[in-house]
Amino acid sequence: MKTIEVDGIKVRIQIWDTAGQERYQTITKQYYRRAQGIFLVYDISSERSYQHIMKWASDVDEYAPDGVQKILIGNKADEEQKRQVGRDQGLQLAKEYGMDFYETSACTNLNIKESFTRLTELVLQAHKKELDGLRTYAADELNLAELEEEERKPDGAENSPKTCWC
Ligand SMILES: Nc1nc2c(ncn2[C@@H]2O[C@H](COP(=O)(O)OP(=O)(O)OP(=O)(O)O)[C@@H](O)[C@H]2O)c(=O)[nH]1
Repeated sequence: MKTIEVDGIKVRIQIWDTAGQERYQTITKQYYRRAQGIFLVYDISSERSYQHIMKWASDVDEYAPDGVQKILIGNKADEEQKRQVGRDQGLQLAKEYGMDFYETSACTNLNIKESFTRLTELVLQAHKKELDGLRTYAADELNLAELEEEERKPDGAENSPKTCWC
């Protein structure tokens, strides 16, 4: 669990780091079902991990809910001397999938906060209609409650602080 602030709103996010190894994939897929946002992560020093993104993406399409938000990440950006995947390749793949793209480093913290904030923003935007609906509903409920309170007060009671309602 982590709390981050997006547009002045404190959002509590639950983060699952799923295992990459093939033998855990049955369990991994179960995490997709309740995900609202997913990072598809490859390692910029491993062409193989980049090639594997297509497999991850098709699993996400198959098992994650419709409307799940996704961001492509090229991690280990601090390992420039070992780079096998160009930044342009990351951008190109992200464009194909219609995703945002960041190169990050868990070692230097490059773009870690930015990518988490962006994914949270995307999830919030995707749920904006529901949130707005809830806000309107809550406001209506509140108005109704206030109205009922007003109706229960005897005439002029609201102007008289000494009046007892019991
Ligand atoms: N240089 C560098 N090393 C990193 C970075 N992120 C992770 N590592 C190292 O990469 C190795 C694997 O990291 P994990 O966090 O276990 O990777 P994972 O993708 O969760 O691995 P799976 O268990 O297969 O899911 C560890 O030795 C980390 O220290 C990074 O940004 N830069």
